[in-house]
Amino acid sequence: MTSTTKDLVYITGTSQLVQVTSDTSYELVVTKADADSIGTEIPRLQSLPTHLTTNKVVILDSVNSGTGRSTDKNLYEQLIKPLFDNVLRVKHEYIATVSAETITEYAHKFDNDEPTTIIFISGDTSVNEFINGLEESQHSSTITIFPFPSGTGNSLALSIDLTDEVNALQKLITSTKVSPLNLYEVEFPKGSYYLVRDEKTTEITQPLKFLVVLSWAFHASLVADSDTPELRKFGLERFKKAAFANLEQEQKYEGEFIINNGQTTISGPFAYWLITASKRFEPTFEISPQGDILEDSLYLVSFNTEDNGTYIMDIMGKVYSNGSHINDHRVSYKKLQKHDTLTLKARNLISKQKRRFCLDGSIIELPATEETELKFSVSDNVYKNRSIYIIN
Ligand SMILES: Nc1ncnc2c1ncn2[C@@H]1O[C@H](COP(=O)(O)OP(=O)(O)OP(=O)(O)O)[C@@H](O)[C@H]1O
Repeated sequence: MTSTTKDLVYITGTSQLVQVTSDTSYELVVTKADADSIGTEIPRLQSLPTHLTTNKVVILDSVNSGTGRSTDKNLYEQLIKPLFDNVLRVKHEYIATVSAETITEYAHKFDNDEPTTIIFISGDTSVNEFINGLEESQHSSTITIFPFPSGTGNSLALSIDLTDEVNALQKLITSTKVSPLNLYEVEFPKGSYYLVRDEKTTEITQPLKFLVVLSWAFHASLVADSDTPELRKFGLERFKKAAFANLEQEQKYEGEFIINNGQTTISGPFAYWLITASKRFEPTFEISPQGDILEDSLYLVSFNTEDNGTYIMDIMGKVYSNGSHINDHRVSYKKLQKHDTLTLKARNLISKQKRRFCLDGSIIELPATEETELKFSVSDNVYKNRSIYIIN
Protein backbone atom coordinates (compact mmCIF):
# COMPACT_ATOMS: atom_id res chain seq x y z
CA MET A 1 0.00 0.00 0.00
CA THR A 2 1.39 3.43 -0.90
CA SER A 3 1.69 5.85 1.94
CA THR A 4 -0.12 9.21 1.83
CA THR A 5 0.46 12.28 3.97
CA LYS A 6 -2.34 14.73 4.74
CA ASP A 7 -2.03 18.08 6.46
CA LEU A 8 -4.27 18.14 9.48
CA VAL A 9 -3.77 21.54 11.05
CA TYR A 10 -1.26 24.29 11.75
CA ILE A 11 -1.18 25.37 15.39
CA THR A 12 -0.33 29.05 15.37
CA GLY A 13 0.62 29.45 19.04
CA THR A 14 3.31 26.75 18.92
CA SER A 15 4.14 26.94 15.17
CA GLN A 16 3.47 23.21 14.81
CA LEU A 17 2.38 21.61 11.57
CA VAL A 18 0.43 18.44 12.30
CA GLN A 19 0.20 15.85 9.55
CA VAL A 20 -1.12 12.32 9.25
CA THR A 21 0.65 9.61 7.34
CA SER A 22 -1.46 6.64 6.45
CA ASP A 23 -0.70 3.34 4.80
CA THR A 24 -1.53 0.12 6.62
CA SER A 25 -1.47 2.13 9.86
CA TYR A 26 -1.78 5.80 10.87
CA GLU A 27 1.03 7.97 12.15
CA LEU A 28 0.87 11.48 13.57
CA VAL A 29 3.76 13.67 12.39
CA VAL A 30 4.39 16.96 14.20
CA THR A 31 7.04 19.38 12.90
CA LYS A 32 7.95 22.99 13.58
CA ALA A 33 7.17 25.23 10.62
CA ASP A 34 7.08 28.87 9.79
CA ALA A 35 3.50 30.10 9.13
CA ASP A 36 4.54 31.72 5.83
CA SER A 37 6.07 28.52 4.52
CA ILE A 38 2.95 26.36 4.65
CA GLY A 39 -0.01 26.24 2.26
CA THR A 40 -2.92 28.62 2.87
CA GLU A 41 -5.39 25.72 2.57
CA ILE A 42 -4.16 24.18 5.85
CA PRO A 43 -6.52 25.23 8.66
CA ARG A 44 -4.87 27.51 11.23
CA LEU A 45 -5.77 26.63 14.80
CA GLN A 46 -5.59 29.53 17.21
CA SER A 47 -7.68 28.00 19.94
CA LEU A 48 -9.64 24.82 20.38
CA PRO A 49 -13.43 24.85 20.01
CA THR A 50 -15.41 24.84 23.27
CA HIS A 51 -16.74 21.33 22.58
CA LEU A 52 -13.19 20.15 23.36
CA THR A 53 -12.36 22.54 26.18
CA THR A 54 -15.43 23.55 28.22
CA ASN A 55 -17.27 20.26 27.77
CA LYS A 56 -16.36 16.96 29.35
CA VAL A 57 -15.00 14.85 26.46
CA VAL A 58 -15.73 11.14 26.10
CA ILE A 59 -14.55 8.93 23.25
CA LEU A 60 -16.70 5.86 22.66
CA ASP A 61 -14.88 3.33 20.50
CA SER A 62 -17.37 0.73 19.26
CA VAL A 63 -14.72 -1.83 18.45
CA ASN A 64 -16.98 -4.12 16.41
CA SER A 65 -18.06 -1.40 14.00
CA GLY A 66 -16.90 -1.47 10.41
CA THR A 67 -14.53 -4.36 9.84
CA GLY A 68 -13.57 -4.33 13.54
CA ARG A 69 -10.31 -3.16 15.14
CA SER A 70 -8.17 -6.16 14.28
CA THR A 71 -6.44 -4.35 11.43
CA ASP A 72 -3.25 -2.37 11.95
CA LYS A 73 -5.09 0.94 11.53
CA ASN A 74 -6.29 2.22 14.87
CA LEU A 75 -7.77 5.69 14.87
CA TYR A 76 -7.72 6.21 18.62
CA GLU A 77 -4.35 4.69 19.51
CA GLN A 78 -2.44 6.05 16.55
CA LEU A 79 -4.04 9.46 15.98
CA ILE A 80 -6.52 10.77 18.52
CA LYS A 81 -4.64 9.74 21.67
CA PRO A 82 -1.24 11.19 20.67
CA LEU A 83 -2.94 14.32 19.30
CA PHE A 84 -5.09 14.91 22.39
CA ASP A 85 -2.47 13.89 24.98
CA ASN A 86 0.73 15.31 23.54
CA VAL A 87 -0.20 18.10 21.16
CA LEU A 88 -3.58 19.67 21.96
CA ARG A 89 -3.86 18.61 25.60
CA VAL A 90 -7.51 17.67 25.43
CA LYS A 91 -8.52 15.88 28.61
CA HIS A 92 -10.77 12.98 27.75
CA GLU A 93 -12.13 9.66 28.86
CA TYR A 94 -11.74 6.72 26.47
CA ILE A 95 -14.20 3.84 26.51
CA ALA A 96 -13.75 0.83 24.25
CA THR A 97 -16.74 -1.49 24.00
CA VAL A 98 -16.32 -5.01 25.34
CA SER A 99 -19.72 -6.37 24.35
CA ALA A 100 -22.87 -5.57 22.40
CA GLU A 101 -24.31 -4.09 25.63
CA THR A 102 -21.49 -1.67 26.53
CA ILE A 103 -23.03 1.37 24.84
CA THR A 104 -26.54 0.84 26.20
CA GLU A 105 -25.18 0.23 29.70
CA TYR A 106 -23.05 3.36 29.49
CA ALA A 107 -26.10 5.37 28.39
CA HIS A 108 -28.25 3.94 31.22
CA LYS A 109 -25.71 5.12 33.77
CA PHE A 110 -25.01 8.43 32.04
CA ASP A 111 -25.84 11.10 34.60
CA ASN A 112 -23.59 14.00 33.68
CA ASP A 113 -25.21 17.34 34.25
CA GLU A 114 -22.20 19.12 32.78
CA PRO A 115 -22.15 19.63 29.01
CA THR A 116 -20.56 16.57 27.44
CA THR A 117 -19.06 15.89 24.04
CA ILE A 118 -19.28 12.26 22.97
CA ILE A 119 -17.04 11.29 20.09
CA PHE A 120 -18.20 8.06 18.46
CA ILE A 121 -15.70 5.86 16.64
CA SER A 122 -18.45 3.76 15.13
CA GLY A 123 -21.26 3.54 12.62
CA ASP A 124 -24.87 4.68 13.06
CA THR A 125 -26.14 1.85 15.25
CA SER A 126 -23.80 2.67 18.11
CA VAL A 127 -25.01 6.30 18.21
CA ASN A 128 -28.61 5.08 18.13
CA GLU A 129 -27.97 2.66 21.01
CA PHE A 130 -26.57 5.49 23.11
CA ILE A 131 -29.56 7.80 22.51
CA ASN A 132 -32.14 5.08 23.14
CA GLY A 133 -30.27 3.95 26.26
CA LEU A 134 -30.52 7.35 27.99
CA GLU A 135 -32.62 7.50 31.15
CA GLU A 136 -34.68 10.48 32.26
CA SER A 137 -32.48 13.12 33.88
CA GLN A 138 -33.61 15.43 36.69
CA HIS A 139 -31.59 18.32 35.31
CA SER A 140 -31.55 19.47 31.74
CA SER A 141 -28.17 19.15 30.09
CA THR A 142 -26.56 19.11 26.66
CA ILE A 143 -24.85 16.27 24.82
CA THR A 144 -22.83 17.16 21.76
CA ILE A 145 -22.13 14.29 19.40
CA PHE A 146 -19.42 13.79 16.83
CA PRO A 147 -19.52 10.71 14.57
CA PHE A 148 -16.33 9.41 12.97
CA PRO A 149 -17.18 7.44 9.80
CA SER A 150 -15.76 4.22 11.27
CA GLY A 151 -18.68 1.85 10.74
CA THR A 152 -19.98 0.25 7.59
CA GLY A 153 -22.66 2.66 6.42
CA ASN A 154 -21.94 5.85 8.39
CA SER A 155 -24.99 7.73 7.23
CA LEU A 156 -24.87 10.21 10.12
CA ALA A 157 -21.23 11.10 9.42
CA LEU A 158 -21.89 11.27 5.67
CA SER A 159 -24.74 13.67 6.36
CA ILE A 160 -22.23 16.19 7.65
CA ASP A 161 -19.86 15.41 4.75
CA LEU A 162 -17.43 13.24 6.66
CA THR A 163 -16.20 10.54 4.32
CA ASP A 164 -12.89 9.59 5.92
CA GLU A 165 -11.45 9.47 9.40
CA VAL A 166 -8.66 11.98 8.85
CA ASN A 167 -10.98 14.66 7.41
CA ALA A 168 -13.32 13.97 10.30
CA LEU A 169 -10.50 14.51 12.80
CA GLN A 170 -9.72 17.82 11.14
CA LYS A 171 -13.35 18.89 11.48
CA LEU A 172 -13.52 17.78 15.11
CA ILE A 173 -10.62 20.00 16.16
CA THR A 174 -11.32 23.02 13.95
CA SER A 175 -15.10 23.35 13.56
CA THR A 176 -16.92 25.69 15.90
CA LYS A 177 -20.31 24.90 14.40
CA VAL A 178 -22.71 22.92 16.55
CA SER A 179 -26.35 22.32 15.48
CA PRO A 180 -29.37 20.62 17.04
CA LEU A 181 -29.59 16.96 16.07
CA ASN A 182 -33.27 16.25 15.53
CA LEU A 183 -34.65 12.88 16.54
CA TYR A 184 -37.47 10.81 15.06
CA GLU A 185 -39.71 8.43 16.90
CA VAL A 186 -41.26 5.05 16.09
CA GLU A 187 -43.73 3.07 18.11
CA PHE A 188 -43.45 -0.66 17.44
CA PRO A 189 -46.29 -3.03 18.33
CA LYS A 190 -46.14 -4.93 21.63
CA GLY A 191 -44.10 -8.11 21.36
CA SER A 192 -41.39 -6.62 19.11
CA TYR A 193 -37.77 -7.59 19.79
CA TYR A 194 -34.27 -6.61 18.74
CA LEU A 195 -32.77 -9.25 16.50
CA VAL A 196 -29.00 -9.77 16.63
CA ARG A 197 -27.51 -12.24 14.16
CA ASP A 198 -30.99 -13.63 13.68
CA GLU A 199 -31.53 -14.21 17.43
CA LYS A 200 -34.17 -12.34 19.45
CA THR A 201 -32.55 -10.30 22.24
CA THR A 202 -34.20 -7.41 24.15
CA GLU A 203 -37.95 -6.79 24.04
CA ILE A 204 -39.01 -3.30 22.97
CA THR A 205 -41.17 -1.72 25.65
CA GLN A 206 -41.10 1.97 24.78
CA PRO A 207 -41.14 4.13 21.63
CA LEU A 208 -37.67 4.29 20.09
CA LYS A 209 -35.74 7.16 18.60
CA PHE A 210 -33.90 7.06 15.31
CA LEU A 211 -31.50 9.51 13.74
CA VAL A 212 -31.07 8.46 10.15
CA VAL A 213 -33.33 5.68 8.92
CA LEU A 214 -36.26 3.41 9.65
CA SER A 215 -36.81 0.83 6.94
CA TRP A 216 -38.82 -2.22 5.98
CA ALA A 217 -38.83 -4.47 2.88
CA PHE A 218 -35.72 -4.82 0.68
CA HIS A 219 -33.51 -2.39 2.65
CA ALA A 220 -34.27 -3.90 6.07
CA SER A 221 -33.84 -7.39 4.65
CA LEU A 222 -30.42 -6.77 3.26
CA VAL A 223 -29.19 -5.06 6.43
CA ALA A 224 -30.55 -7.97 8.53
CA ASP A 225 -29.07 -10.64 6.27
CA SER A 226 -25.68 -8.91 6.13
CA ASP A 227 -25.26 -9.14 9.93
CA THR A 228 -23.23 -12.34 9.98
CA PRO A 229 -19.56 -12.69 11.00
CA GLU A 230 -18.77 -13.99 7.48
CA LEU A 231 -20.31 -11.00 5.70
CA ARG A 232 -19.11 -8.35 8.23
CA LYS A 233 -15.54 -9.04 7.07
CA PHE A 234 -16.39 -7.47 3.72
CA GLY A 235 -17.11 -3.94 5.04
CA LEU A 236 -19.48 -2.04 2.76
CA GLU A 237 -19.52 -4.96 0.30
CA ARG A 238 -21.55 -6.93 2.85
CA PHE A 239 -24.66 -4.94 1.92
CA LYS A 240 -24.17 -5.65 -1.79
CA LYS A 241 -23.69 -9.36 -1.17
CA ALA A 242 -26.85 -9.53 0.96
CA ALA A 243 -28.72 -7.41 -1.60
CA PHE A 244 -27.97 -9.85 -4.42
CA ALA A 245 -29.14 -12.76 -2.28
CA ASN A 246 -32.42 -10.89 -1.59
CA LEU A 247 -32.96 -10.21 -5.28
CA GLU A 248 -33.27 -13.96 -5.78
CA GLN A 249 -36.55 -13.83 -3.83
CA GLU A 250 -39.72 -11.86 -4.55
CA GLN A 251 -39.76 -8.60 -2.57
CA LYS A 252 -43.41 -8.20 -1.64
CA TYR A 253 -44.42 -6.43 1.57
CA GLU A 254 -48.15 -5.76 1.89
CA GLY A 255 -49.50 -2.61 3.48
CA GLU A 256 -50.00 1.11 3.11
CA PHE A 257 -48.42 4.28 4.41
CA ILE A 258 -50.95 6.83 5.61
CA ILE A 259 -50.10 10.50 6.03
CA ASN A 260 -52.36 12.77 8.11
CA ASN A 261 -55.17 10.27 8.60
CA GLY A 262 -55.69 9.58 4.91
CA GLN A 263 -54.94 12.98 3.36
CA THR A 264 -52.33 10.99 1.42
CA THR A 265 -52.16 7.21 1.23
CA ILE A 266 -49.33 5.37 -0.48
CA SER A 267 -50.43 1.83 -1.13
CA GLY A 268 -48.22 -1.26 -1.41
CA PRO A 269 -47.34 -3.98 -1.87
CA PHE A 270 -43.92 -2.47 -1.37
CA ALA A 271 -40.61 -3.81 -2.58
CA TYR A 272 -38.86 -0.86 -0.98
CA TRP A 273 -40.01 1.29 1.91
CA LEU A 274 -38.09 3.58 4.21
CA ILE A 275 -38.21 6.95 5.92
CA THR A 276 -34.94 8.80 6.33
CA ALA A 277 -33.45 12.07 7.56
CA SER A 278 -30.18 11.48 5.70
CA LYS A 279 -29.12 12.27 2.21
CA ARG A 280 -26.81 9.30 1.69
CA PHE A 281 -26.27 5.84 3.16
CA GLU A 282 -22.93 5.34 1.41
CA PRO A 283 -20.71 7.95 -0.23
CA THR A 284 -22.36 7.35 -3.62
CA PHE A 285 -25.75 5.95 -2.53
CA GLU A 286 -27.85 9.14 -2.57
CA ILE A 287 -31.13 7.87 -1.23
CA SER A 288 -32.71 11.27 -0.47
CA PRO A 289 -31.18 14.12 -2.49
CA GLN A 290 -33.28 16.75 -0.69
CA GLY A 291 -32.50 15.36 2.75
CA ASP A 292 -30.70 17.53 5.28
CA ILE A 293 -29.83 16.04 8.67
CA LEU A 294 -29.88 19.52 10.21
CA GLU A 295 -33.55 20.03 9.30
CA ASP A 296 -36.37 18.54 11.35
CA SER A 297 -37.86 16.47 8.54
CA LEU A 298 -37.90 12.99 7.09
CA TYR A 299 -38.36 11.75 3.55
CA LEU A 300 -40.31 8.70 2.48
CA VAL A 301 -38.70 6.65 -0.30
CA SER A 302 -40.77 3.71 -1.51
CA PHE A 303 -41.68 1.72 -4.61
CA ASN A 304 -44.00 -1.14 -5.27
CA THR A 305 -43.46 -4.77 -6.15
CA GLU A 306 -43.34 -5.60 -9.87
CA ASP A 307 -43.26 -8.96 -11.51
CA ASN A 308 -40.10 -8.54 -13.55
CA GLY A 309 -36.66 -9.46 -12.27
CA THR A 310 -34.80 -6.24 -12.96
CA TYR A 311 -36.81 -3.32 -11.59
CA ILE A 312 -35.11 -3.21 -8.16
CA MET A 313 -31.62 -3.10 -9.65
CA ASP A 314 -32.80 -0.57 -12.20
CA ILE A 315 -34.04 1.80 -9.46
CA MET A 316 -31.05 1.11 -7.19
CA GLY A 317 -28.79 2.05 -10.11
CA LYS A 318 -30.53 5.42 -10.21
CA VAL A 319 -29.92 5.92 -6.48
CA TYR A 320 -26.20 5.45 -7.21
CA SER A 321 -26.56 7.85 -10.11
CA ASN A 322 -26.85 11.08 -8.08
CA GLY A 323 -30.21 10.12 -6.59
CA SER A 324 -32.04 10.31 -9.94
CA HIS A 325 -34.54 7.64 -8.74
CA ILE A 326 -36.66 10.43 -7.25
CA ASN A 327 -37.65 11.40 -10.82
CA ASP A 328 -38.71 7.84 -11.64
CA HIS A 329 -42.52 7.60 -11.80
CA ARG A 330 -42.40 4.27 -9.92
CA VAL A 331 -40.81 5.89 -6.84
CA SER A 332 -42.72 7.78 -4.12
CA TYR A 333 -40.58 10.53 -2.62
CA LYS A 334 -42.30 12.69 0.02
CA LYS A 335 -41.23 15.14 2.66
CA LEU A 336 -42.62 14.41 6.15
CA GLN A 337 -42.61 17.11 8.78
CA LYS A 338 -43.32 17.92 12.37
CA HIS A 339 -47.02 17.58 13.23
CA ASP A 340 -47.62 15.12 10.35
CA THR A 341 -49.42 11.99 11.53
CA LEU A 342 -47.60 9.04 10.03
CA THR A 343 -48.86 5.46 10.13
CA LEU A 344 -47.68 2.33 8.38
CA LYS A 345 -50.28 -0.42 8.17
CA ALA A 346 -48.47 -3.67 7.47
CA ARG A 347 -50.23 -6.90 6.59
CA ASN A 348 -49.41 -10.57 6.29
CA LEU A 349 -46.54 -10.45 8.75
CA ILE A 350 -46.38 -14.19 9.15
CA SER A 351 -43.06 -15.20 7.68
CA LYS A 352 -40.06 -13.79 9.55
CA GLN A 353 -38.66 -12.16 6.40
CA LYS A 354 -41.73 -9.91 6.17
CA ARG A 355 -41.61 -8.53 9.68
CA ARG A 356 -38.06 -7.27 10.07
CA PHE A 357 -37.42 -3.51 10.35
CA CYS A 358 -34.13 -1.65 10.38
CA LEU A 359 -33.68 1.18 12.90
CA ASP A 360 -30.39 2.98 12.18
CA GLY A 361 -28.78 -0.39 11.44
CA SER A 362 -30.35 -2.37 14.31
CA ILE A 363 -32.86 -5.01 13.28
CA ILE A 364 -36.23 -5.29 14.97
CA GLU A 365 -38.55 -8.26 14.58
CA LEU A 366 -42.29 -7.68 14.94
CA PRO A 367 -44.59 -10.40 16.26
CA ALA A 368 -46.19 -12.71 13.69
CA THR A 369 -49.60 -11.26 12.86
CA GLU A 370 -52.07 -10.69 10.01
CA GLU A 371 -52.05 -6.93 10.42
CA THR A 372 -50.28 -4.33 12.53
CA GLU A 373 -49.68 -0.59 12.75
CA LEU A 374 -46.55 1.44 13.32
CA LYS A 375 -46.65 5.14 14.19
CA PHE A 376 -43.88 7.61 13.47
CA SER A 377 -43.21 11.21 14.35
CA VAL A 378 -40.74 13.98 13.78
CA SER A 379 -39.60 15.41 17.12
CA ASP A 380 -36.99 17.91 18.21
CA ASN A 381 -33.51 17.41 19.65
CA VAL A 382 -34.57 16.97 23.28
CA TYR A 383 -34.79 13.49 24.78
CA LYS A 384 -35.05 12.54 28.48
CA ASN A 385 -34.25 16.13 29.42
CA ARG A 386 -31.07 16.14 27.33
CA SER A 387 -30.60 18.42 24.35
CA ILE A 388 -28.65 16.64 21.64
CA TYR A 389 -26.34 18.53 19.27
CA ILE A 390 -23.98 17.57 16.49
CA ILE A 391 -20.66 19.17 15.57
CA ASN A 392 -20.87 19.90 11.86
N1 LIG B 1 -17.11 -5.71 21.65
C1 LIG B 1 -18.30 -5.87 21.05
N2 LIG B 1 -18.89 -7.08 20.98
C2 LIG B 1 -20.10 -7.24 20.38
N3 LIG B 1 -20.79 -6.23 19.80
C3 LIG B 1 -20.24 -5.00 19.83
C4 LIG B 1 -18.98 -4.76 20.45
N4 LIG B 1 -18.70 -3.45 20.31
C5 LIG B 1 -19.72 -2.90 19.64
N5 LIG B 1 -20.66 -3.83 19.36
C6 LIG B 1 -21.93 -3.61 18.65
O1 LIG B 1 -21.64 -3.61 17.24
C7 LIG B 1 -22.55 -2.73 16.59
C8 LIG B 1 -21.75 -1.77 15.72
O2 LIG B 1 -22.65 -1.03 14.94
P1 LIG B 1 -22.24 0.30 14.23
O3 LIG B 1 -23.40 0.81 13.53
O4 LIG B 1 -21.53 1.21 15.15
O5 LIG B 1 -21.21 -0.18 13.15
P2 LIG B 1 -21.55 -0.84 11.74
O6 LIG B 1 -22.65 -1.76 11.84
O7 LIG B 1 -20.26 -1.28 11.17
O8 LIG B 1 -21.98 0.45 10.91
P3 LIG B 1 -23.35 0.93 10.23
O9 LIG B 1 -24.48 0.84 11.22
O10 LIG B 1 -23.04 2.33 9.86
O11 LIG B 1 -23.52 0.06 9.08
C9 LIG B 1 -23.37 -2.05 17.67
O12 LIG B 1 -24.59 -2.73 17.81
C10 LIG B 1 -22.51 -2.25 18.94
O13 LIG B 1 -23.23 -2.27 20.17
